[in-house]
Amino acid sequence: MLVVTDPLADPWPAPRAAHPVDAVVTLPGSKSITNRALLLAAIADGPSVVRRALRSRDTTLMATALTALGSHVDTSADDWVVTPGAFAGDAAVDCGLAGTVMRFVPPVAGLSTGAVAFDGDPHMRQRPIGEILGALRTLGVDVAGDALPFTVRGTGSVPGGTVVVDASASSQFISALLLAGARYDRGVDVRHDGKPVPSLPHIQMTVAMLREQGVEVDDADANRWSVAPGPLKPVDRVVEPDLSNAAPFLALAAVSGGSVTVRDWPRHTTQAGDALRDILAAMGCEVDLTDGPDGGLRVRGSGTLLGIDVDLHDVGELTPAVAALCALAEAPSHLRGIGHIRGHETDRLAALATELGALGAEVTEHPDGLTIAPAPLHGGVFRTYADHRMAHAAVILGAAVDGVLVENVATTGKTFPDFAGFWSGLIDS
Ligand SMILES: O=C(O)C1=C[C@@H](OP(=O)(O)O)[C@@H](O)[C@H](O)C1
Ligand SMILES: C=C(OP(=O)(O)O)C(=O)O
Repeated sequence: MLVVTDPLADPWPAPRAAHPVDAVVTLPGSKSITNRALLLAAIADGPSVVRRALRSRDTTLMATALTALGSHVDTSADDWVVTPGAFAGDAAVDCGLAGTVMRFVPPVAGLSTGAVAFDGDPHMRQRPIGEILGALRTLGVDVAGDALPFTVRGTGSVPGGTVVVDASASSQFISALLLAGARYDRGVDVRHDGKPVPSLPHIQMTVAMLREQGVEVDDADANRWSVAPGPLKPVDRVVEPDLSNAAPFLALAAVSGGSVTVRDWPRHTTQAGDALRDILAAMGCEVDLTDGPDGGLRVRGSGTLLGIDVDLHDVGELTPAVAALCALAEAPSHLRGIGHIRGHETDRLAALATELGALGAEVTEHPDGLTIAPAPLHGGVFRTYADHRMAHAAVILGAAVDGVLVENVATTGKTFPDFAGFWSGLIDS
């Protein structure tokens, strides 16, 4: 069946997969890797190149922020070239709804000689940031404000040293301080004190990327990371495909009973999205890493989806897509350990409970998770709350259920250019 959808329509009629989808896809680069690479490039010892950079709202905001600070970032080709420049003069940084911009840029803004004013989208003012601003003060940076909008007034150098933060709300608090640490006079020694830190693979990504640039990082003890002051080699790296953004595409194989391969799936990675392999296998899909020109991660749906009981604390950003699959499963599911995702682009637990529920799903919201039981689903408008991953949940449901309308599907532009066009092309092919 040919499905005609207008990617600019709002609400957008999500295309229904009337037949098993059989496709091999090449996905855009990782947001987390692109924004770390750009940030490191801006404070590196010489010009850098970030190959196959993700071109999306979050990464453009990062490039613009670093340019405002004083770097030169050439984004005209697929490979982005970053030439470090002196961080001097007053600047304004728009964080949009990008956690990586709001958390990673202030610690390097402390190295500027100007006043750097931060603000963002209306919801960004609600997302947690106070711990980082407090930590920066401890490390010797003058910061006005405790949440967006705030201003960092640098003096050209940061003393650095030891700091204790409660990073239970976001792993980005730790990553942010580590990424800048080699440029602080005494480096940085960060200790976490609080409930367990979520999204640990993202901190491992930070540590691995720092080490690749020759930075000395000690992460031998739990809840403690220290970065020595010293040189930072220019970056030259190819950005891996975004494995978290692979979730809706792999889910499409699962819900349509087809086969989807995501090309260039890395054999070794620190990306949280790699956990999709285990999650989809637990839900009854066949999951293989394949070789050859069309090789990658191949997921084949069996026609039925099993319920799961899974702790997503390390990989919270996968929750919306996984929850959508659970709503289509034949037995109840329990998604645990994800209280922190209430501080993501929206309160994702509340948003999922409301929007899945509006389509007929039986969802119970817990302080730190969701229980989703089988129930007949129907069409309707699925609100996205400016959250790209809520839109991913919506299109997964729309592939399996008639009449799902996605409000503001364009919000997917946060991490994926022309997501709706790409998605329809896949289902129509
Ligand atoms: O460092 C990063 O690139 C990210 C860390 C995680 O944040 P939290 O630790 O706030 O969950 C993740 O959810 C986010 O999408 C990206
Ligand atoms: C939590 C997310 O994003 P951010 O980098 O804005 O925190 C996400 O992409 O799921």
